[in-house]
Amino acid sequence: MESHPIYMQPNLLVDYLKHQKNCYLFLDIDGTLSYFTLNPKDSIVPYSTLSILRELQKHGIVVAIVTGRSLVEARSLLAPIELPIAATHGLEIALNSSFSKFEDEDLNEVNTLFIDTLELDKIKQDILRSCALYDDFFVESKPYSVALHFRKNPVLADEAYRLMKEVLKPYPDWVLKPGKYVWEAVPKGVNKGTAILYLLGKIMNKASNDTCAIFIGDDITDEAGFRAIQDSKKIVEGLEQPPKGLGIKVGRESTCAHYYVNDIKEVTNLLRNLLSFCQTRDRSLSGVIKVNSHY
Ligand SMILES: O=P(O)(O)OC[C@H]1O[C@H](O[C@H]2O[C@H](CO)[C@@H](O)[C@H](O)[C@H]2O)[C@H](O)[C@@H](O)[C@@H]1O
Repeated sequence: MESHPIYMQPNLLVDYLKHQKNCYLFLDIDGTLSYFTLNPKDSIVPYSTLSILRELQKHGIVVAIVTGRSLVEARSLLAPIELPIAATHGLEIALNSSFSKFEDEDLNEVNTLFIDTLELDKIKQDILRSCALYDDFFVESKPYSVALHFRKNPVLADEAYRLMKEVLKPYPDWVLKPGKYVWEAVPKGVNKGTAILYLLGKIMNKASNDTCAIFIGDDITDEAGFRAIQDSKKIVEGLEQPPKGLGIKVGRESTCAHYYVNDIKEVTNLLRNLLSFCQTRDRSLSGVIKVNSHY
């Protein structure tokens, strides 16, 4: 992992985007858009952040979410705005209606290839049973995965790991994903890198060059996303000029992202700055159109 990413000042991002026609912005939720809480059910994405995302969409920036949250939870955290979402680390994909080619197209996909629901139920039961004596653990049961949280008492990190490893022993098709004060059991083969490339393939305007794809995330699971987006060879096949990809890590932990910002506040600043840039650009463009229409 590279440990010398460059600090992404808001102006740096804007300077960079001045030269790109299309911008695809992929965002993680927890630790990137929303502040951490003890109980995942208490998390919110501030309304001010949602408004910025909505305005960015109006100015032609394609915004998509790539999260470990389930689709249902991600949607409720983002309501009332509708965005394309890769949820449960990419197991659940939902495009919003603006990307549908047909009126009756099913826009939700669950990659059922990866999921054995009987096994998942057993794993959930085993984890609950193993945790019964610990007050400080919190088990988050999701539709296609299960997470063991220890934020309430970080000293339990090793115990949480040991317990989850033990539970997963009889299930070779399941792996443990580390996160911030959490261990999560997910089906093998699911990661945010694959999810981003899949979403990009669906939502990208392939007829256009000068495209930039950005992914902002804070956690270990986001590293696969940074690797995918920064590897222009992997990114969407069949294009003359592959899009340029920027990975932006939130926080100072070791990362393979080429850029970083310090915290969630700086993510919001980055987004706000990007919006001001789009507003100024579109105002000056509409001025040019008005002037031209006089002739
Ligand atoms: O990919 P993300 O959008 O970052 O989601 C990753 C996990 O986020 C949630 O857990 C994290 O946030 C919780 C609420 O603030 C916090 O209590 C926990 O310590 C964090 O790890 C969510 O609960 C998980 O399901 C997601 O996988």
